[in-house]
Amino acid sequence: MISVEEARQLIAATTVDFGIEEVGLLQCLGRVLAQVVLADRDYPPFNRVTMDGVAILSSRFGSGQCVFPVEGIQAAGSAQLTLHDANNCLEVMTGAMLPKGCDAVIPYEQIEIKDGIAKLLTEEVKPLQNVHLQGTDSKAGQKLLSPGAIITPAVVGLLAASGLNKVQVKRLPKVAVCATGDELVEIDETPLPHQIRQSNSYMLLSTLQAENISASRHHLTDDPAAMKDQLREIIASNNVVLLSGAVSKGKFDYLPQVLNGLGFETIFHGIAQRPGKPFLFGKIKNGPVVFGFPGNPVSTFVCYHLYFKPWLHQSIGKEHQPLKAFLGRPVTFKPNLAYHALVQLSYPEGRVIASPVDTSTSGDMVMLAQAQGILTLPAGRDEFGTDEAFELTLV
Ligand SMILES: Nc1nc2c(c(=O)[nH]1)N[C@H]1C(S)=C(S)[C@@H](COP(=O)(O)OP(=O)(O)OC[C@H]3O[C@@H](n4cnc5c(N)ncnc54)[C@H](O)[C@@H]3O)O[C@H]1N2
Ligand code: MOO
Ligand SMILES: [Mg+2]
Repeated sequence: MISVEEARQLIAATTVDFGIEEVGLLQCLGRVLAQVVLADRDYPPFNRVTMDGVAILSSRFGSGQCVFPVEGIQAAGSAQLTLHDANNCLEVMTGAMLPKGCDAVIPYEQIEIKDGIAKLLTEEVKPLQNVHLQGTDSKAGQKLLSPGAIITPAVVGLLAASGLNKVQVKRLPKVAVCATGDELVEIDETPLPHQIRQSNSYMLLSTLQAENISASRHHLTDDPAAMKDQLREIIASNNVVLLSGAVSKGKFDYLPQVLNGLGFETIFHGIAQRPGKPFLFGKIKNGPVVFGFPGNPVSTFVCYHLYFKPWLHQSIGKEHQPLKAFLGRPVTFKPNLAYHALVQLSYPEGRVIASPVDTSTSGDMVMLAQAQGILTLPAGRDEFGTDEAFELTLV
């Protein structure tokens, strides 16, 4: 058995670059940008009025004039008007081009308009007030976004403003999710007393969905020959195989043996941790990376978050932000294993507090559904107090 740290290093050493693909603007949320985005024009592209009101030449106000006949209206979306007489003003709307001949905008709240004449009620008018000057935010040709940027909704907005309806992003792997075991039935079946529904596959498919990956779903039976045939096909058409179950010491835990007959190179089998001790990790020669999660639902879930997710993020260039949290109550854990505690989170006075939820075993799906995070308490200690921060993984 290896330590959590060793497992992480070995997994990080197997990351794969899946290349680049082009997707539609509304398909790119959460993806990693793989291109440079340049400003196709200045931002803002013209001197933009920022308040509804009137535009004047500010020096006129400075020389004592405070009434300005209204020459016309400059609306947003209309071509730029010109103020013909510098003693006059133009009404202007937020988002309009500042008219030629004007350099300041006074909001409606600071004027009175009567019989076509605007009277300024303000003490001061500064040149360029309430004007968002052309090119302030970016000049045409300047870099707006670099490869590696995570596409958030605000980034989608910027891409749209730049006229991009297709975007180059890092390609995601093709993933197969495989449940194993003769006790598993489909979720729309009524299980016999000795059967259970295969919930792990759906848990994995949905957490992959959050990564924009729509994986294929498979059920491998506890028959080594049939399992081998099924896996051969799955291996041939995927970049990653996520398996749950059949990696422990049971008489029907055929997975390691079957994989070995398919060109599997074991990188490790077993981590000094709870849950997830029998985790099997390796790679098919010239084929996919294989994560063999232990079948208990909590083990599958924890190993996905602690090992697969960082591997995926490293492969596609998503930066990992390490988080820490304080225990909500002291924990005693005697085995010499790292303990990944399921926790609920609270934030009193800005402190992140992780309170362990009590699971009966790593088969406890009911409490698993209450978890908001995983707090990793390191191996080599028995007692964990509330005054020390530990590594937190959000789920
Ligand atoms: N003699 C030993 N026995 C066990 C050890 C050990 O070290 N020595 N380790 C235990 C630990 S820890 C775990 S975790 C499990 C892992 O077992 P497997 O990976 O072989 O998984 P299975 O035996 O196939 O199933 C375990 C458990 O999980 C349920 N399961 C499996 N797949 C699904 C699914 N898709 N959806 C819902 N539930 C699933 C399965 O029915 C079993 O109850 O081994 C311990 N034993
Ligand atoms: O680690 Mo097993 O994963 O304890 O149930
Ligand atoms: Mg087993």
